[in-house]
Amino acid sequence: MMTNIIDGKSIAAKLRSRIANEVESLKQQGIHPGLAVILVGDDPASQVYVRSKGKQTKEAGMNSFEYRLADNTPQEALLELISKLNQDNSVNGILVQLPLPRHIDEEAIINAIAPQKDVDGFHPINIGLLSTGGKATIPCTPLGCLMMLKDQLGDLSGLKAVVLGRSNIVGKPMASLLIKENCTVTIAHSKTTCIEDECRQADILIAAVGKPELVKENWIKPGATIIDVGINRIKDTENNSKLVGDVDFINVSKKSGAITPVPGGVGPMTIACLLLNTLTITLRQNNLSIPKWIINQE
Ligand SMILES: NC(=O)C1=CN([C@@H]2O[C@H](COP(=O)(O)OP(=O)(O)OC[C@H]3O[C@@H](n4cnc5c(N)ncnc54)[C@H](OP(=O)(O)O)[C@@H]3O)[C@@H](O)[C@H]2O)C=CC1
Ligand SMILES: Nc1nc(=O)c2c([nH]1)NC[C@@H]1CN(c3ccc(C(=O)N[C@@H](CCC(=O)O)C(=O)O)cc3)C=[N+]21
Ligand SMILES: [Mg+2]
Repeated sequence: MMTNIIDGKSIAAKLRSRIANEVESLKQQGIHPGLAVILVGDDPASQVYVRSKGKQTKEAGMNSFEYRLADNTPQEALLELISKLNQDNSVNGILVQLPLPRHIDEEAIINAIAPQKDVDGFHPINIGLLSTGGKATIPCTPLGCLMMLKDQLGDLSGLKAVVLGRSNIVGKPMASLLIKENCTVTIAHSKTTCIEDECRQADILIAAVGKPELVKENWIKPGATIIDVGINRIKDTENNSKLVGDVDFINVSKKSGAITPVPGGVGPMTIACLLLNTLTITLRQNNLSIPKWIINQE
């Protein structure tokens, strides 16, 4: 079987250019969307993401405000910064890069962000709204995955979806979105027994576990659509560092109908959806209507 490789990089580029057009016309109305990104500490991977977010934010015509705080920043100081940004009218979206240093309570930080400015969709208000089908801000990674699925498959109604992983930032919101799309959804995790048998039922398989190349060829239903969220840095046979997903891409792609690569799949879509969410919340904050092409914001 010839698999289709879902080109997240190019879908993300098209999405960013649509966003940039929308931002351009907003600016003509005197509205300049602004995204604040806070990075605490000096984790190298986080620095890469934050740099790339800032660059793409500016390329879309939005204001990018970056705050880089020392690793030993007290929780109180971070809460004060968030409170200042909550009140700052030039800031439409606030993102605190995760993970945070161990001395900081992630939940307390997420809860402190004004729900209307929570561009990640991690605040309990937005998670609740997503579950009840309200006007939620949808977490960027699951939203990007859904866009690629719809691009590939069109209507998802009645399809069987298996989500590997149950984190608050990927697995759980992904499952909520797929339920909304009328899929029959199974969530599997580290305590799931016979996980391969569950996966073999899936028309759609989302892997978000953080285990390099866990998903093997014999876990796959022939023709299934595979979305690989995993970002794992490993050493290859020559001891060079390389990036792999949670799916054994070379072998699984022999059997799948369509599959996202790592890199170049979910990652670029996540950042594009961050810009999309910044646009959407800016429109909402200004009581403007959301264009039809922005999915799941009815
Ligand atoms: N491309 C992108 O934009 C993004 C990529 N990521 C990547 O996605 C991956 C997942 O991220 P995240 O959700 O934050 O991770 P977490 O570590 O928060 O969650 C991992 C989930 O996978 C489950 N799990 C772990 N091992 C197994 C196993 N052997 N079999 C089945 N399930 C297992 C865990 O189960 P349990 O709950 O039982 O512990 C948990 O639910 C990571 O590689 C991360 O880097 C994350 C965000 C964005
Ligand atoms: N508050 C918060 N929001 C997030 O959305 C968030 C976060 N914290 N913490 C970390 C995770 C991870 N994440 C990624 C974004 C882009 C790529 C990405 O662009 N990846 C490139 C490769 C980049 C590389 O080479 O390392 C790709 O897959 O092609 C990956 C991962 C967002 N996250
Ligand atoms: Mg933590």
